[in-house]
Amino acid sequence: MTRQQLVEQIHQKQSYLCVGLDTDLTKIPKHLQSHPDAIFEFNKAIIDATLPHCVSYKINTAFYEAMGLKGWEAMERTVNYIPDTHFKIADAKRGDIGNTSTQYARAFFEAMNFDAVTVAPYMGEDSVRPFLEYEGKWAIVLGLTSNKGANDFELKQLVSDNGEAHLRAEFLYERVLRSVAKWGTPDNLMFVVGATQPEEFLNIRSIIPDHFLLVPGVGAQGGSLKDISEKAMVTGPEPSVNGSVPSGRSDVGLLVNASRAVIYASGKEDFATEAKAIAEQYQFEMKSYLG
Ligand SMILES: O=c1ccn([C@@H]2O[C@H](COP(=O)(O)O)[C@@H](O)[C@H]2O)c(=O)[nH]1
Repeated sequence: MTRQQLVEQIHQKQSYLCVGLDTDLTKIPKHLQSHPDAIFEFNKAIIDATLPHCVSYKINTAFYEAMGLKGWEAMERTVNYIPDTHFKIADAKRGDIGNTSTQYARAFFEAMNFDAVTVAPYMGEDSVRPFLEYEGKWAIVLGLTSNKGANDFELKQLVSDNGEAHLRAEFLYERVLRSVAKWGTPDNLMFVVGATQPEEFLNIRSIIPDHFLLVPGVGAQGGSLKDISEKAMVTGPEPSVNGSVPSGRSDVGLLVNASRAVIYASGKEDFATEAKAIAEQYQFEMKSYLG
């Protein structure tokens, strides 16, 4: 899916919600657990219910890989079930030496029909580049993650490099954003930014004004949809003033993910109806930020 197509979908749906399919057999409703194809049946019901309220689905591959071949099959069936109107993300956090990354890219973009893969940037340019070589496909590189461990490396300050003048020593995550942004374009590269890091949103937008951000961390992790929307939405040609977003059409530049808050909204037979209700609430709030 191209950036233009994604932006169109966001404006059409008045939503930048990404529903996370972190499907865990032990957490799905009891009446489905004994079904021979439980994971796919659950996902199918969630997708059918939430389609009008979101523009994207994120499959965290860990939940499927943990189940072996059966899980891998459920993932493949799920991604094939999601219509092409919706942006399909493999949250796999891959990245390895170049020739290995090439195989990861083939797995998600050729063997399976994902639009994007999350990529860990730690191994550098050759580990990311293979994901950028497909027309209409995206690498979503970890920038500033939502977890506590972001403090261990991402929010550590680097000793200043000669030649690069910054007001203070850069955080490691800032260096990642500045460097990785040069390897691709806002048409094939996004960054993961946790909704739990609100004090960094304005700074992140000043470093990467145009790139889409995939924002996990609302819902179960407590991040604020309002904060990320007001501080990090791409406002198009009009500049934002004091971090507020002018109304009118823009590129938006945000995909906000909620997984557990949506898919486990109810643990009973009404799970799909309840998931729909939560997705609709997010969409309703997003409409207000889109103006
Ligand atoms: O920084 C990150 C990067 C990825 N994730 C993933 O997003 C979802 C969040 O799930 P919730 O249930 O909405 O908390 C999950 O797949 C994580 O692995 C993240 O949370 N933070």
